[in-house]
Amino acid sequence: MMNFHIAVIPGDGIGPEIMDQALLVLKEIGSIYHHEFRFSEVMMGGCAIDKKGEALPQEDLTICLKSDAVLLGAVGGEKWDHLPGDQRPERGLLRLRKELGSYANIRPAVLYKELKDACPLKSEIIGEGIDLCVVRELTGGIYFGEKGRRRGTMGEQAYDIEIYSETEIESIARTAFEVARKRNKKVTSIDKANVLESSRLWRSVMEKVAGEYDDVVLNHMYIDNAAMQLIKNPSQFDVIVTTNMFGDILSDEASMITGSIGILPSASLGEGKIGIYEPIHGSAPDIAGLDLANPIGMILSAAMMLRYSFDLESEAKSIENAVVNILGKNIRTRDIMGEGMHLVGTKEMGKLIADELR
Ligand SMILES: NC(=O)C1=CN([C@@H]2O[C@H](COP(=O)(O)OP(=O)(O)OC[C@H]3O[C@@H](n4cnc5c(N)ncnc54)[C@H](O)[C@@H]3O)[C@@H](O)[C@H]2O)C=CC1
Ligand SMILES: CC(C)CC(=O)C(=O)O
Ligand SMILES: [Mg+2]
Repeated sequence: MMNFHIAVIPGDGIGPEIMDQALLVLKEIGSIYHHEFRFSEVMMGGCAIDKKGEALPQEDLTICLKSDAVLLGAVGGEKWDHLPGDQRPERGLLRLRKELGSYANIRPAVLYKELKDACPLKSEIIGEGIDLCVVRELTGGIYFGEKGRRRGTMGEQAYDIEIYSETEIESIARTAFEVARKRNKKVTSIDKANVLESSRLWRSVMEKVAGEYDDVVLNHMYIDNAAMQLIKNPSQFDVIVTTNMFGDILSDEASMITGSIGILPSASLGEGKIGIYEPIHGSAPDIAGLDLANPIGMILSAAMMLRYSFDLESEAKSIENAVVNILGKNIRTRDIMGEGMHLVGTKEMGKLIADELR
């Protein structure tokens, strides 16, 4: 029997609802495959601010640092939007990523044939289907650069600095090329090198690292064009590698062409073995507590955890198959609902996927 210690961060909004479903699925996997998953609940986000006065209390961070992997719902909400930037729930999340050194955020975006009707693109654009992977730099760039406010001659000024160093770009480039090697061997690096100095460094480092990967093709694209190409011809992409902010934005766009933001998972990996696994969406306050959230992104994130942190490929695959089977049975949450489909809530979707594992 194998034993794994998982730090569980439900967070805010729909976070706890979708996390319950991922835990249900993991418990089922544990019982089928005889693994022991030990869960330690960690407080992070708005709930931690309310209860303990800060977004990521030290004791909670320590649990994550001592775990084998971190499973995360989502944080944030209007209640905490008035707080200064460095005290907001989202700052807890950024700190967690930094402390764990999780610089590579891997966000696969696959349009399942079962969800073709949920994709807003015309079928001639979808073609053979959409299967791409966004590799987003996660612990650098504008989200982590110097920021501040000052008085200027035109009133108050605010600034956020986009800053990347060669070694940071090298690391994310290697991740992208390694991911591409296991896929269709094509990397599109997305930047704004026609304007930004940081992008020009990004581009030149991408070129340099590409020299180590003769079997992978590298091309470059500007972010504005990429946002358009993703809608015009998504199947041209295999692996997209880009900065923290561009990757944040493009992956939400990519999610919609696969049906819904509610179904995309992610893995955030670094040099260490502790990965963070979370859906790409946020805390969705507009639907929190209503049993409307799609738990699939969270459940598939748990599958990625089994694959990347625990080397449990069959177990990961069996979760992914269960999700596809349930979609194949026309079962849908509201975000992916279509004509003739059977509508279920968050809990029912989780339970059906867990039952499907047997
Ligand atoms: N990783 C994290 O913890 C993230 C946190 N946030 C935070 O979440 C809060 C809300 O941000 P938004 O911009 O509204 O983004 P969001 O991703 O939470 O929601 C955007 C839209 O997608 C829908 N949606 C999201 N997840 C869904 C799911 N699983 N099933 C069905 N529909 C879903 C929402 O209902 C909403 O209409 C903010 O406080 C933001 O800072 C945002 C993104 C990531
Ligand atoms: C706090 C944000 C950077 C979270 C987010 O939007 C994301 O990671 O996708
Ligand atoms: Mg985002």
